[in-house]
Amino acid sequence: MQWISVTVDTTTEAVEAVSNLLMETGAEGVKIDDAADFAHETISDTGVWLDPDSFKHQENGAQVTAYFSEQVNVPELLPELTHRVHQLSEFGLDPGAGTVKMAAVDEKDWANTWKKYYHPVRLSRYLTIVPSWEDYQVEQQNEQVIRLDPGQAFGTGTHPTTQLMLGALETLMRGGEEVIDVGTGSGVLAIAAELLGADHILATDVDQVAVDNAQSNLALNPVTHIDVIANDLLTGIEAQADLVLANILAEVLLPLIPQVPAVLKPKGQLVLSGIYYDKADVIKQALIDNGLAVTQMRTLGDWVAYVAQRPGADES
Ligand SMILES: C[S@@+](CC[C@H](N)C(=O)[O-])C[C@H]1O[C@@H](n2cnc3c(N)ncnc32)[C@H](O)[C@@H]1O
Repeated sequence: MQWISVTVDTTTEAVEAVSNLLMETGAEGVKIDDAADFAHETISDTGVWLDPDSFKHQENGAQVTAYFSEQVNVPELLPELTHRVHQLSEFGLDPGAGTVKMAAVDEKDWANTWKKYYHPVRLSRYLTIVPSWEDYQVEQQNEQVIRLDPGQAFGTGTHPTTQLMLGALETLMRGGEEVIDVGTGSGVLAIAAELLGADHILATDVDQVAVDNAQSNLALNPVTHIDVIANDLLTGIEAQADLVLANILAEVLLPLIPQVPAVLKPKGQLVLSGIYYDKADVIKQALIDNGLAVTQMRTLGDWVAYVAQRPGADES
């Protein structure tokens, strides 16, 4: 079978939006090459610190490459895709050059592309992401392995916005929590939450492809306390949670924030990521305006994450 790749030249801030656009138009997976990920010393997929000057990488801006099966009429999609990439400027995102190029790829090459880029990554003190096809032996006591099959929904687990979420989760979780994971993508955060001791996780995504991908990824892991449903943000959700997680673009977090206090228990915490640094103040203000106290601000490269807490029952 032949695959078709579509490569968009864009900017760091638009990477996630462009990836979502490509997935929405039917891509089976996206690969991101982002110069910002190499602005400083970086960690290799085998966990070694690397000097970016010592290897070939994206030097400027970012490139998102999406893979479509031959059943999709990609040439017909290109004009609309190009238009939607340029339209991102209306949402305050700089699409950069926004050029869209198409090429044919063999299935063998496509599979190898994934295999070339995804190897086990020790992302945090306790969490290691392992692609479904790799054998992996834990290196440390207490190391938890998350097995993922990347290539469908967003969430190889290695994106800086996901790393920020996982790092925050490790500081917040004590065990026994009720968790809601909004925009679960590959299901990586829900799986991490169960491995770190959550009692139950409700994982949602507006995109059925992500819901299906998350469900397949759950089957790769020793998890039994996660329910995945298709849902728009927290609309209609009546659960009461100790933790709400959301790693989505700031534009989507803004309508989410006012929905959060109703599903958070007193002293419950909200963890938000996916915030490009120039949107951080707007998100912080929205948290405060909705009665949430900001308790942590975490950064990685140009990305920001916040932890915010609902006041206790006697404090509101
Ligand atoms: C950046 S990905 C995050 C995936 C994963 N949680 C992670 O941290 O790696 C954002 C996800 O949010 C989903 N999403 C976007 N808008 C949404 C909405 N209105 N309601 C629920 N999910 C949404 C997207 O489909 C996508 O899977």
